[in-house]
Amino acid sequence: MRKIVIAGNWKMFKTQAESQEFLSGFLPQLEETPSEREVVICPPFTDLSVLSKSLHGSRVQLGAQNVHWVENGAYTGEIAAPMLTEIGVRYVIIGHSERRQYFGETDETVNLRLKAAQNYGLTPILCVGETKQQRDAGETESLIISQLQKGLVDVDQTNLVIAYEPIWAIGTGDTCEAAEANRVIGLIRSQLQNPHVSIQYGGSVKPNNIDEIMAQPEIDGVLVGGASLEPDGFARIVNFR
Ligand SMILES: O=C(CO)COP(=O)(O)O
Repeated sequence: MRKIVIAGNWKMFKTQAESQEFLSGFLPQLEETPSEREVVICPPFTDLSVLSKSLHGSRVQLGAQNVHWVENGAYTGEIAAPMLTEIGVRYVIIGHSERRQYFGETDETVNLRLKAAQNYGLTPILCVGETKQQRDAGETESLIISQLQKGLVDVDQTNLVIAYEPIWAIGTGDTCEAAEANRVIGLIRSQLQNPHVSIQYGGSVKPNNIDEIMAQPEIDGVLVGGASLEPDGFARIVNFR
């Protein structure tokens, strides 16, 4: 059975006070959400501890936005897996296109981070996706296959979520057509050994397109940026029909 995983990636938004304000609007609206849907919030590191306390006893899981591959050491600005698991973090986004584009993340470091996350019992959300230029050049399939082949070396596919995030659809309002996202996600699935891996779509997911996206047979959830910052909008996404 493939699990439905709806995750909000808050990126570099929300102070602790703002994160608490979000929860007071969001949590009451979760009562309508079918219990089999996994709901995850991935805030900035500074919000994790306070959210961990506020979410105690709720069905919402916590995710981080990055993790380093060693347990501790002289790596200024990085975060280690045991620091995350100690405060109740369960998921971690790895290889987001913003990490790849601005912070030198490569398929090789993605692979190291994936294995480290799994070693500590975290569930990684591996992000893959093509730029507009790569899509226009007909390179979408080969790029994604390459990202998967390099990223997934020796990675356990029984504790893994993948997110297909076409870069041209992130933060642009230019959502990938649902049928096309479904096609690419089918291609991703064909590359995996484990058919039960949940595969999300990400890129301008909004309350007004979530139902169509989640109606696609290959799509098992969404990774939401901007629309996860607003309690009513994210509640509508989580409560898709
Ligand atoms: O990058 C994303 C989620 O990781 C998508 O961001 P938007 O939903 O803002 O397009």
